[in-house]
Amino acid sequence: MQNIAILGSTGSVGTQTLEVIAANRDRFSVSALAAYHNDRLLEEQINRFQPDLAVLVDKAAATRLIRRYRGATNILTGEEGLMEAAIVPKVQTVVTSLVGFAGLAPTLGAIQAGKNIALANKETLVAAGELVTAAAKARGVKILPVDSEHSALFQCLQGERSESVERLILTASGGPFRGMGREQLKAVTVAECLRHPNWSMGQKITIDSATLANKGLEVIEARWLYNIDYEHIDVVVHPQSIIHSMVEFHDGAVMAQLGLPDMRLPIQYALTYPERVKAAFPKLNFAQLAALSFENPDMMTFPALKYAYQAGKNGGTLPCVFNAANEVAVHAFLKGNLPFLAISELVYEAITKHKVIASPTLTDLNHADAWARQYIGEILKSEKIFK
Ligand SMILES: NC(=O)C1=CN([C@@H]2O[C@H](COP(=O)(O)OP(=O)(O)OC[C@H]3O[C@@H](n4cnc5c(N)ncnc54)[C@H](OP(=O)(O)O)[C@@H]3O)[C@@H](O)[C@H]2O)C=CC1
Ligand SMILES: CC(=O)[C@@H](O)[C@H](O)COP(=O)(O)O
Ligand SMILES: [Mn+2]
Repeated sequence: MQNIAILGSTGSVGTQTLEVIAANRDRFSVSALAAYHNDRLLEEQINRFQPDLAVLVDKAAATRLIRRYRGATNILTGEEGLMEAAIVPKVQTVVTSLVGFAGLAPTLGAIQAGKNIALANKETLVAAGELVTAAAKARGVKILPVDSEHSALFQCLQGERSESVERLILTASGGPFRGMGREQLKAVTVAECLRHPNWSMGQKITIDSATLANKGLEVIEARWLYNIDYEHIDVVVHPQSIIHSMVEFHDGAVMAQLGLPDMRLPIQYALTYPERVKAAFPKLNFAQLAALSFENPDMMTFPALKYAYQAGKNGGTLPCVFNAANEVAVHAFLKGNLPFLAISELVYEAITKHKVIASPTLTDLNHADAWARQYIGEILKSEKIFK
């Protein structure tokens, strides 16, 4: 029996992880669940999966739950509570399905406590890839990719030598605004942005898909997961999201992983690896596929991808700043306080103003994250152009 902790259990990846667990009760047991403030859904999950520990980071939400709840699960709150959920002694695998830089501290805590990580929270590797992969190596734990592209790459790389790899090819859907020009993008709404063509996901990643920042974050995530330089990581737009990514080898062979756009497959593979377990979810039917098409990403119209390469290649604290500025800008856009195109402009502003620290410590990264949040926060307060 594999004991699992899920950080971010009430979100899109978190709830699908619980679906996979529910379909494989003979293999998995849930020991800890953590979320931010959704006390009603967390309570349902506690009643269904009976974890030893449940956490709501938000104190008011935790108080509401503690007042109602009469069962045996221990309920904690705050970031200390989140850290407790990351290090429960009997847990072997921690699923990091919370969103944003908030995932870094508990992921590092889990690694230091010897847990394998099923990593959905890409922001952790973007902000602190060098530190996190080094910590995992030193502690002898695995970082298993949940992100669909990285799971695809992982599957294509099984049994292959890293020296044989020519390049990684990440596929991108192109998002809801693929093919549009900057003039059209000036007036797009939050609702339009949240209509991803293929995937149903949380709000932050859905906006990132629309700006192509998601693909930029994924390029940096791939650099750390597969220890490969940026010159050998490409992006191709594939609007159907059936090929989840590809690996080209020196001899010209290209391996691809295909499947429906359904996160339950990569989640399940991360939890059962190296075994493959029968799917309790729909499978690909080739007869129903009209066509698979490909095009280059439009980095003039969607420059966030270009900025991510720039941040990644410069390295040090810069990817962390890219991520933090993007998080703040996406939050402002979702609140209706920023036009769509300004998200990438603010990211550019932050990465060009930041004074990079090479080989950063955790303290350096926390400072860089805080600097970018404050810097972009000040711009958002002061510049009428963004209101
Ligand atoms: N959705 C997807 O298909 C994919 C997602 N990912 C990545 O997975 C991560 C999660 O994405 P997704 O599931 O879409 O996000 P959601 O917004 O749907 O869910 C986020 C989850 O994290 C919790 N949470 C948010 N902030 C905090 C915090 N500070 N501390 C603790 N818990 C917190 C939320 O709790 P509450 O509900 O209480 O607010 C919720 O459970 C992201 O990094 C994303 O990029 C990667 C590939 C695919
Ligand atoms: C499901 C998943 O892994 C997402 O990251 C998804 O790939 C987003 O799609 P695009 O960023 O390609 O639009
Ligand atoms: Mn992805």
